[in-house]
Amino acid sequence: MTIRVAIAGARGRMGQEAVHTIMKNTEMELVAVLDYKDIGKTLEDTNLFPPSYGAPIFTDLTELHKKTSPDVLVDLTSPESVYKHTKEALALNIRPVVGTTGFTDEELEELTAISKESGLGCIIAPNFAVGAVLMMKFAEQAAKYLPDIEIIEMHHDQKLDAPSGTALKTANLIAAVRPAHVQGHPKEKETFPGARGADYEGMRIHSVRLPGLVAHQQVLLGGEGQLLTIRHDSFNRGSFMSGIVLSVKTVMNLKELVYGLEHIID
Ligand SMILES: NC(=O)C1=CN([C@@H]2O[C@H](COP(=O)(O)OP(=O)(O)OC[C@H]3O[C@@H](n4cnc5c(N)ncnc54)[C@H](OP(=O)(O)O)[C@@H]3O)[C@@H](O)[C@H]2O)C=CC1
Ligand SMILES: O=C(O)C1=N[C@H](C(=O)O)C[C@H](O)C1
Repeated sequence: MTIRVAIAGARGRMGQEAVHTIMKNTEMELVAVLDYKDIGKTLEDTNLFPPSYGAPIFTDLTELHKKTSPDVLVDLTSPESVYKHTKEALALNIRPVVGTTGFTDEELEELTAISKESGLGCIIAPNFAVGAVLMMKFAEQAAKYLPDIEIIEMHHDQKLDAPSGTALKTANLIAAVRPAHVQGHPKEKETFPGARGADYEGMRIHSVRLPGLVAHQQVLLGGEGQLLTIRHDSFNRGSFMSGIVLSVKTVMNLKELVYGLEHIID
């Protein structure tokens, strides 16, 4: 069976790469694109894609669903719109595969409940790159032995959210195995606000934004006389595409929300 895929955010850095990936995949069909502004009737009108890319563009998900009946909605948009898209998709019986970051814990909890109630699969993956998933899992394992941790995430300077979804997911995995505790000197004081980064149960998260970067993270674990550094680099957005393909295929057989690619890779 061919999986009918719609993409939200097709004009973006990730969206464009995802459009090419789905178009090339013989087990999938790109049936529609969701945008929030009028950019033409089909992808071809955007001048971003070859003339053979004829997927129609909609600005309303209900209309998109009525006309093109997608099985899956891949969301690669912005922290501002992703929660609404995901909720609407679930209500329309479309399985969301979400790469967009910036969900609050409450939003994740609500979407988990909706997905479970409706028995409709949903995948929210803060990072689709397999190497990044391994970096997070290795950090989680190491945290049991070296519980003093700082996360440094580094991204291109057009990124809207900080800390990154990957850094938050890493901290979340580590926090499940590491008792919360204050790190550094108990009397430490910031003479410049923000100098010590964000505080996640005592772990510090630092966000670097610079032109030239794509997506990079290192987890520093310090112990007496030693430092373990676990690092991952995405040098291009091709690194995320196999995770998107795997998620689109897997979500078809899920009955609830899965948060993180680590739950679906073998
Ligand atoms: N999970 C993962 O592995 C990865 C996740 N990401 C995440 O994916 C998201 C997108 O990243 P990136 O491609 O770099 O960002 P871009 O800004 O390049 O792309 C986002 C696109 O979505 C469009 N858009 C914004 N709002 C809507 C909406 N309501 N409906 C439809 N389209 C919309 C934007 O249009 P306009 O610019 O006109 O506003 C833009 O074209 C981010 O949250 C990022 O963190 C990124 C890389 C990997
Ligand atoms: O905005 C990005 O580029 C990325 N966003 C995701 C995140 O916030 O972790 C995944 C990856 O780091 C690239």
